[in-house]
Amino acid sequence: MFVKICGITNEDDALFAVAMGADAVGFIFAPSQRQVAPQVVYDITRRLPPEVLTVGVFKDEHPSRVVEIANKSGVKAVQLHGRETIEQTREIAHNVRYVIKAFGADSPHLAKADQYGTDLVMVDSPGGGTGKLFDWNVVSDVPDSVRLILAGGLDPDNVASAIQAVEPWGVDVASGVELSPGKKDPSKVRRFIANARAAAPTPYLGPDDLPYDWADE
Ligand SMILES: O=C(O)c1ccccc1N[C@@H]1O[C@H](COP(=O)(O)O)[C@@H](O)[C@H]1O
Repeated sequence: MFVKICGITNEDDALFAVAMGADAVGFIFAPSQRQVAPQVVYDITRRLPPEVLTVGVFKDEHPSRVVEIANKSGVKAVQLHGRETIEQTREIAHNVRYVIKAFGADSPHLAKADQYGTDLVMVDSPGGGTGKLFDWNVVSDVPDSVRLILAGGLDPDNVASAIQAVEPWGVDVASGVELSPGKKDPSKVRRFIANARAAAPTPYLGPDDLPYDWADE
């Protein structure tokens, strides 16, 4: 099970999540209560171990700007959380090592999520970062061939049942492990990661579990 802790705004929270075993940490560049500046993210990403996947989250940003901010902040992956088209997503994927295409649970495009040319696909509640659950049955529309990350209203108490019900490749959380928007609750972060790992039918193998080994770079 791949576990991403998202909405990180400060170094202490990033280092704690990684120490607790997070495989990825996410930084919100889209308009949000958790929005963080590229320079702040750069100062955090350069202190993290190479095996941690660092992810910048964007929403309907121009492709050239996504690439520019990804380079400036030092993130290894971008997460496209808006209505990016297949063409825009593919353009970004040509210029950034890893791309996660996120879809709202109400998206009419779930069944063609495999056509965006991305390494990973996320299904979240509409909007992103809302802390709201959605009907997990819609995930069955997503082609089986993609690596699926489940998000949307997950927390330490429901992540195990979510994993058992959906059997995703990974899980992602922002508000469910917070004290307040942008500030993580260490106890919730620790419990979320532990509960996700305990529930996982298959282990996440680390960077080898992705098409390329980002830790080699
Ligand atoms: O977290 C945000 O503020 C956010 C803003 C804009 C786009 C995406 C955002 N967050 C992503 O949504 C998931 C789920 O959030 P939550 O756990 O329901 O609060 C989060 O992990 C981010 O990937």
